[in-house]
Amino acid sequence: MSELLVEAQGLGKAYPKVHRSSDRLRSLGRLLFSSRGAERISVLRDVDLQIRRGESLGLVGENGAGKSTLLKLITGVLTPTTGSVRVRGEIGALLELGAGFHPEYSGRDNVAMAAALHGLSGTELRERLPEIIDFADIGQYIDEPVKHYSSGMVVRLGFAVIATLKPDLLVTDEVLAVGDESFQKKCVQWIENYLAGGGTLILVSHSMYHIQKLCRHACWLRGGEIAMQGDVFDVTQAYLAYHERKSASVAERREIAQAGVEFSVIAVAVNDDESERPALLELGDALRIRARVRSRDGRTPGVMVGIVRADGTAVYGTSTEIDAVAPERVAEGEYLCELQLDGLPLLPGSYRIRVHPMDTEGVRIFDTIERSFVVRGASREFGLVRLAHRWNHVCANGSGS
Ligand SMILES: Nc1ncnc2c1ncn2[C@@H]1O[C@H](COP(=O)(O)OP(=O)(O)OP(=O)(O)O)[C@@H](O)[C@H]1O
Repeated sequence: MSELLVEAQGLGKAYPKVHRSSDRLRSLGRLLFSSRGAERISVLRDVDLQIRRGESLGLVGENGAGKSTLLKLITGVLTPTTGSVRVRGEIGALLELGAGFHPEYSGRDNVAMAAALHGLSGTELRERLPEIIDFADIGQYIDEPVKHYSSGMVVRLGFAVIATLKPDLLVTDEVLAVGDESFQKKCVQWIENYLAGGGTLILVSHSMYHIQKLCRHACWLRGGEIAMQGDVFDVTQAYLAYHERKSASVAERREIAQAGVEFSVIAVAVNDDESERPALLELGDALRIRARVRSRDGRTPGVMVGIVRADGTAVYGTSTEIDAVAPERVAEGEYLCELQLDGLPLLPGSYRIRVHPMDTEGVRIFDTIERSFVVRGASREFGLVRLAHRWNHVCANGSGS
């Protein structure tokens, strides 16, 4: 097994609780005069993490979940309040924008200082400077003070320095989001080569695309704690499914409450599972959505089923009325039907299923039940669905998947 580069155990960080200036005085007072110490707010708790040489870990989580704090503890910018973290090897860190650059000095001087800090000799720097300047690609700004740079330029310079130093461990916090499209591509390509050459990465990003593209493992931080850790697709898809559930519109729930109860959904099963856990499918699997519906006065209900992507894009919808069928009566006032979709062509991602009972005429909707499912897989195709396709007049080039 390869060498352990990062090992965090029971890692935690807490800050004194300070809301207003009066609190600040009170905290100071407590610090000075009380043995209890200041009241603290814990922003990271019980983090156990191991990263081996050659691994790539994506850190995901909502704003304020503690991702940057964890990176700062790993890189030694912050000291832990509890637990410990050990790091072996040279770290290249791109944390806060411009951290480590002196605003009054030119890009060129900053590069020289950064290189010296990382132990590069004057000769090595002279050799690598053209490469760094070329990677940053900021034109004559290289000789301007960094304080005149746009945020994109600062990131370009920071990444260029790191790229040339090729550290054992690369730690980056949302840097890809700052640069423009072509620089993002260049960075992604560089990171891919760096990983292929045995590099180790910790990447914080809100872009699941970048996380899935660059990382094999992921860790989801929620409220300062690890909510899930493991294979990148499992973690990112669970994270997206969590967001879907969170954003299920309040208006929709109100609509359900206000609707009459002539027809209501008793239960929905997705691939025979009635629980609310997201169903896990592989691209091309079958999807079966079974609904049991109660009819107050015994009339036959209709059932509508819709599928939407995590971002709300409609994928497909149909109803018993559209397909000229009716649910089967299974008991007094109880009906059952199942919609089966064979060989689901949806690309990997998170989706929601909406099931609505309707009146027999297919005019009024009475209830809404949501379930989610995740299509897993590492396909690099993009869009919503896999369209049957083939390439003509081509030959294999041996790369890609
Ligand atoms: N110096 C500090 N003093 C007090 N609280 C802090 C301090 N630094 C960070 N925090 C708090 O710690 C929590 C975690 O912040 P952190 O920056 O690690 O989150 P994050 O997951 O990186 O968020 P984002 O996605 O918005 O960058 C937040 O609630 C933040 O307000």
